[in-house]
Amino acid sequence: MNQTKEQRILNFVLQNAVRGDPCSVLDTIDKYCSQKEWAMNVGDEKGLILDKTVEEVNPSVALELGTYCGYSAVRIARLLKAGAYLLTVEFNPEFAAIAKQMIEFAGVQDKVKLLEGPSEEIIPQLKKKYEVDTLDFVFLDHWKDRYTPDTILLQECNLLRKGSVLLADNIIFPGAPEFLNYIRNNPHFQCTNYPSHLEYMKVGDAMEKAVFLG
Ligand SMILES: O=C(NCCO)c1cc(-c2ccc(F)cc2)cc(O)c1O
Ligand SMILES: [Mg+2]
Repeated sequence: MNQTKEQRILNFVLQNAVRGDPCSVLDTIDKYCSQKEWAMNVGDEKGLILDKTVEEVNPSVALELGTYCGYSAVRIARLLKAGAYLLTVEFNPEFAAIAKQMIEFAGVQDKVKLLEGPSEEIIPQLKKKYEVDTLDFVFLDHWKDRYTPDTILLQECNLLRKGSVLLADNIIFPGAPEFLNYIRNNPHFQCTNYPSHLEYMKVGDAMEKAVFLG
C-alpha cells in the first residue's frame, strides 16, 4: 500500500532524529519538508514567532487547533513548564495517528493530550470532560474558515480569561480574511500582526496575536 506524505515524514524522523529530543525532531521535519516534500507545518521561521509568544505567555494550559503531524505540538510542549500541558485537536484520523507517534518519539507525551475530532464538538467538552478552567494560550492552525466560529465558541464556553492569548497561523496564505476582520474589529481583543513567510517558501504569510481583554 502506498505511503502517505505524512507517513514518509514520520518515518524520516524515526530514522534520522534523536528519540526524546524535541529540537532534533523539529529540525528533522524542517529538513525533510524544505528539501524533499513540502508540508503544512508551521515551520522554522513562523516557529520562532510561536516560540516567543509561548515563552512570553508561559501558559499552564494551552490549546492547539490543528495538530497535523504534531510539529507545533512538539514545538509548544518543549517550552512548557513543569505541570503545564497542551491540548491539541485534530479532525483527520490519519494525521492524528501520525502526530501521536511524533509526539511520543519526541518524548513530550506527558505534556500533550491529543484529542481527535471536530473542534466544534471538542471545545464545548473542555470544561467538563477535560477539566479545563480557562485557557492561557490558543494556537489556531486548523481549517481557516473555522478560526472565527471557534473563537466565538471559546468565548461562549467561557474558556478565555482576561489576558488569554490567541495566535493564528496563515493570516495571509492561505489566508483567514473573515477572522482578521472579526478579531481586529472586536473591542474585546487587542491584536498584533507578525509578518513572516509561508513555511519552507518565499511566499509572504503572517501570524496574528490577539489578547483577550475580558
Ligand atoms: O489547511 C491548513 N491547515 C489546516 C489543515 O487541517 C494549512 C494549509 C496551508 C497551505 C496549503 C496549501 C498551500 F498551497 C499553501 C499553504 C498552510 C498552512 O500552514 C496550514 O495550516
Ligand atoms: Mg498553518
